[in-house]
Amino acid sequence: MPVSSSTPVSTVTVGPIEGSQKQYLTVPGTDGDLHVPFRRIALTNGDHHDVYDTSGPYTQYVAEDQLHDLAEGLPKTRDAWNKPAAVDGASTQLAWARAGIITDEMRFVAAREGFDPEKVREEVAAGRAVIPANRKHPELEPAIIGKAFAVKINANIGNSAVTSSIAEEVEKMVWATRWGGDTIMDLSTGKDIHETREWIMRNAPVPVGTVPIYQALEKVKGDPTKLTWEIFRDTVIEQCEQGVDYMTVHAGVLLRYVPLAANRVTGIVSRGGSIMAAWCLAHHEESFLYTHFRELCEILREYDVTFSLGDGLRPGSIADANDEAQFAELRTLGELTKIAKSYGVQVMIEGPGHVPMHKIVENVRLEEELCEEAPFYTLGPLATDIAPAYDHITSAIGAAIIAQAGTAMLCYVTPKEHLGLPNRDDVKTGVITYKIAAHAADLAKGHPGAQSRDDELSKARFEFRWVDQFNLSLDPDTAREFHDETLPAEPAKTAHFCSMCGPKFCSMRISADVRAYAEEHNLVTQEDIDAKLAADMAAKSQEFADAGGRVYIPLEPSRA
Ligand SMILES: C[C@H]1O[C@@H](n2cnc3c(N)ncnc32)[C@H](O)[C@@H]1O
Ligand SMILES: Cc1ncc(COP(=O)(O)O)c(N)n1
Ligand code: MET
Ligand code: SF4
Ligand SMILES: [Zn+2]
Repeated sequence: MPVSSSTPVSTVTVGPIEGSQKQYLTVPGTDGDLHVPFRRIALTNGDHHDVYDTSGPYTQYVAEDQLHDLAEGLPKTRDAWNKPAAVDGASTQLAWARAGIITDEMRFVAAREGFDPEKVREEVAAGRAVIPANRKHPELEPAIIGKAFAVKINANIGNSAVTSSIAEEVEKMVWATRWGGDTIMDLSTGKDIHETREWIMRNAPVPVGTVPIYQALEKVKGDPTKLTWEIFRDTVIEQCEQGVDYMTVHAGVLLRYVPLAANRVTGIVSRGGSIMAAWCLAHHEESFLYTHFRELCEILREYDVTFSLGDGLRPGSIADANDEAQFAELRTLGELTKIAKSYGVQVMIEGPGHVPMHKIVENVRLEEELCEEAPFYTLGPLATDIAPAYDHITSAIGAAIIAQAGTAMLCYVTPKEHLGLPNRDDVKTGVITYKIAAHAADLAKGHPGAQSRDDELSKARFEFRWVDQFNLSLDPDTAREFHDETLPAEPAKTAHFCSMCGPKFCSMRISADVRAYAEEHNLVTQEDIDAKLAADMAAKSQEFADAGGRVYIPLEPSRA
């Protein structure tokens, strides 16, 4: 184990999510069985509801002493899976898919999402979906990223020169995946970058992404002009060897695009983009990421690391959205996509940033047109700039819109965006916020099975099964806590109201009473009501006839 003998990581959060149990579906693989995780939410009416589960074995451990040795890492399950022979020199999911081979990774994600493995193979072969799975990340439970599948979310973690430790970052990874992070990126730029990543990798059940230029910059003591292709290349190989599943490479920031950002309100906000712009200008040379791109393809192909072609010129403000700098870079990413795929390397494309709502969909249409529908992976986008401290919300608005339009993975933004390094609480807020955006998009796209959870929760809500409402939610702990803030007593868990309206004004209770009355009086259907109306009319006319059939009834003389 290449991590240090001292153990900087004491513990991480374990145990099932409230009201649910981790389970595994057994499906046949090429050689042996595959165990596909899911989470079973038990309902108080005896039913249950199963949901996708990203949390790895951590939620399976019911007690803290069941936690594996973090220094050893998670079981290396995927080492036992079948690995097909290389096709045209490439041992990648893309190469195998194109050759008609359904890998164990494809079977696994198909079972995980309720799709046919052949459909998975087709999407991967077309480059419309990727399965980031470095052969050196055997702890991985593979996931598929593509617009035909459930929208995925990424949580960024990692230290900075200002704050955080290895222990905190490992816990952030576990915490992010507990709440539904489909992938994590280790964006560390502070101390012990290699060792931090090693601890994260060995304990990560989800695909891990990085931006290798950050560590390369650290190696040259933070001076971008001192970067070289060789330093970058060696850093990429070092990270491939550690098992990183996808890498952001800002190879579309070309020398001639740098001036395009000169008059922007916020210049270049991408770290990788600004680093490469600084290098290109200082050397007055084309970016080494661009000129050496084919060598990079050969390295990534060797490990089946997926490219995440970076948006180094993404807009960092509403004013800069959809400008020439941004779209010039996107055209270059389209060109690089074709090259990477010709090497059999899987590709996704990173997207903005800060974009007002009316300019969002154009981003997806252009990306699809220019990049052969490679999965789009966007940072938000933030739909307005005016709410620092609430940028998980400004960005989730954009994220929901861009996901509905076809974005495959949403990179979360936390409440700390533009203000500081997110802590564990911010990570959870970011993840839950992005699960909302992703799920809202799945619903709008008619993703099979997406709506059943809404329906189950709504039924529980209408039937005042409070515990089921909590447990079916994205964050059962907070839902319960909020309810119990005003009505903590046990009987309130079946009460037909909450403290919002109180017992007399609870509309759902009144509505249920209306329904019960209707049933009791046979007034459920329109026909029942028409029949009742007709009967009432008949009774009235009978009454009229009985009274002598007179239209004018003389008033009593005394009251005249
Ligand atoms: C590209 C995005 O990456 C995020 N970002 C950059 N570094 C970190 C980190 N160490 N932890 C969490 N998020 C980070 C910022 O939110 C930025 O917007
Ligand atoms: C969707 C997305 N885009 C970009 C980055 C990298 O950050 P940067 O470009 O600032 O180096 C990221 N982590 N996620
Ligand atoms: N907030 C910036 C953006 O919108 C990123 C800051 S950290 C590089 O992309
Ligand atoms: S988030 Fe902070 S450190 Fe990063 S670009 Fe913005 S101001 Fe600079
Ligand atoms: Zn920003």
